[in-house]
Amino acid sequence: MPGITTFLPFPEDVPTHPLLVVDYEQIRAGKEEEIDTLWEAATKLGFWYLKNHGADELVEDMFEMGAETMALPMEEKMKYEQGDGGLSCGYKKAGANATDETGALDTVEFINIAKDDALAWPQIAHRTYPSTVNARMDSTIKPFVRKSIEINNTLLSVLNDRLGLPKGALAKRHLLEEYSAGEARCIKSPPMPAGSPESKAAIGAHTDFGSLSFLHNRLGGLQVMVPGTQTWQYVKPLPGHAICNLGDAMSVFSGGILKSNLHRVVAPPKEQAKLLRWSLVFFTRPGDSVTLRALTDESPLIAKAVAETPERNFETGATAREWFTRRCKNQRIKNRAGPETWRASRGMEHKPDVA
Ligand SMILES: O=C(O)CCC(=O)C(=O)O
Ligand SMILES: [Fe+2]
Repeated sequence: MPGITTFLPFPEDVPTHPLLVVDYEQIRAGKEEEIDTLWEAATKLGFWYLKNHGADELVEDMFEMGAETMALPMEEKMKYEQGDGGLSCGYKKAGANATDETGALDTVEFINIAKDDALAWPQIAHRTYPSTVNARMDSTIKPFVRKSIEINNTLLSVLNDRLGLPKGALAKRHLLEEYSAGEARCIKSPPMPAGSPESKAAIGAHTDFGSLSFLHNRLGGLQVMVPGTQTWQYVKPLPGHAICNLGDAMSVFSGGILKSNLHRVVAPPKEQAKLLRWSLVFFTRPGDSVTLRALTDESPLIAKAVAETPERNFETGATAREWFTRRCKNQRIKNRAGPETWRASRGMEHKPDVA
């Protein structure tokens, strides 16, 4: 498949931000040392590589589904556009979102498939999808969604225990049966035109809106803002390694102990910028009715963290669905009134207004 099989290695002379490597098999086996590594990654950067996750074949199938979908005529894709009301499932055309306060446009198109639609198939939970998605619901999407949920839930349950939460405290906020904004996303980024500034964002700086993201990259382009600085650095894709990152919900639940780090997508470095870039994510997000607040009454560790950072507000007053809808809606360019719309789309970033 063009773009996915075409490959140029990540250039050696471009600086990258190192991520810790977590071995999923070791986590599943309850190895304390591995759990220490996960904890360090989750509390310092909020990003880590995950190896031995066993999802590689499903990921390849999902990339094929994405390519088949993006190859449909634009008119067909637009029948399934996500719209401006704050729903994210469906198709998003390039340029539908702002990437910063000035209203610069994003350059990526993607297809989002709600976990609830994948699991309910052939019933419809939220919406319908293009024929290329329907054709792969049973063979590709459902198995990928199930596997991603299993992996993310395993990681969340380990974090649950390290946070000193009672067993199941995070699990009950991520019930399989409760509708949520959880979704699978396949993203296509066109090559950036020669001469574009290096910092031109394909996807603007953001923190993820939910709990835990399971991301698959082939080319560079993803950058993290190094905590405590205002420097962007590339994350280098490693074969066989997923990239995991925590979202706002986990930062809030944990009273800031866990990090939801700012990241963005720009052109892949050097020669890679000439290639089509594909990426794939599964987003675990809390159940729609879950209130986003620090779980201080369930963990002394979280209570202490909140007491020690009075300048931060972990009482969002929002449910997970409200938080998500606000963020989605205010990044849609059609809803833009001015810089305040961008600001209204912000989450738990360490530098909320960063462009
Ligand atoms: O494409 C990537 O590498 C990252 C995508 C991303 O951050 C997102 O969709 O939230
Ligand atoms: Fe993201």
